[in-house]
Amino acid sequence: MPAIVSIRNLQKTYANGFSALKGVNLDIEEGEILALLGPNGAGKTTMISIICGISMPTGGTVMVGGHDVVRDFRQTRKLIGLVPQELTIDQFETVWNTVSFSRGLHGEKANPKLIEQILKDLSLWDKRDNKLRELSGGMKRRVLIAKALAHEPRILFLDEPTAGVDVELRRGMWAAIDRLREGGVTVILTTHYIEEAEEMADRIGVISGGEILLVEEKRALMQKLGRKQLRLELKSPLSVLPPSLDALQLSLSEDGRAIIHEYGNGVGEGRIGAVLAAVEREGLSISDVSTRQSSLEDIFVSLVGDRA
Ligand SMILES: Nc1ncnc2c1ncn2[C@@H]1O[C@H](COP(=O)(O)OP(=O)(O)OP(=O)(O)O)[C@@H](O)[C@H]1O
Repeated sequence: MPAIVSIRNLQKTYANGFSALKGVNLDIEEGEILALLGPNGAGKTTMISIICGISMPTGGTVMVGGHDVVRDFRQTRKLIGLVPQELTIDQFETVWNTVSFSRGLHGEKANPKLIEQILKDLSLWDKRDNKLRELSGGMKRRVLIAKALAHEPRILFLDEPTAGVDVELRRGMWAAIDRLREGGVTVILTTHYIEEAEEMADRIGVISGGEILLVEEKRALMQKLGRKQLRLELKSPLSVLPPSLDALQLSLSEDGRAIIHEYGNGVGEGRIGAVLAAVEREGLSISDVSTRQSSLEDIFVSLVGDRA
């Protein structure tokens, strides 16, 4: 499938000489949800601003729907909806007007049926006649999404869509974003909530220090980098591992109350039976057994941490 957004050797050096993007290459496929993860200052907002034509690159190219974002700004902007991090809305306007005007600003003819559908999808229909200042923070965020969708973009950028939003509402927003994807919209979201990326994204991109460290299918990433851990809780703590267990490359937890077997990624796999047998032979009593798979968070911390 051809990429709907194609980024080549993208660079951004700010006027003060700071290099925020150092040659980014990235293809975003039509219809996918891509989550961009990165620590503060990684360059996520800078990249999105350039794709959306708000900021100029100092090197490289970005093509959106086959058009260059600098040369063909009008065509590319029409294809894009942007939900910014900051709340930039007129507090005294009603929900209905805010969203309808946004469609007009993009030069599209009025379409009340469409606006109705968008407000219903985002659970804002009941609030259509309310002024924005009468809404909660989470509702205002959904108004920003509705605004960004009013001109029927094919690509939606969400910069930290759920920052500061409570857990229940966050789940509601995820459901709304999922419905958009079902409708064929390509979604790119930046987030600090790893759980959000884990829950929603088809692919994950990790960006740090102005560079893309990796872009992978979420499942492949978790399989490739994920490690598993078998933990055997001991009835009586040990101060050191018996030599026979040491030979199996097991480790002892810091408090001496658990024996740990790490496996996965082709290392230490298929040894669980041998581990249990060895523990039995040593006459150690086990009070509990648990397994754990490393999360996206572990993977992210190890990737970004390695660079720090
Ligand atoms: N106008 C500017 N002039 C100089 N440096 C800037 C400017 N805007 C951003 N930067 C710097 O560029 C880097 C990337 O910023 P950016 O806002 O793209 O990061 P981010 O990944 O979106 O971070 P966050 O997660 O905190 O929103 C930061 O070090 C920031 O200080």
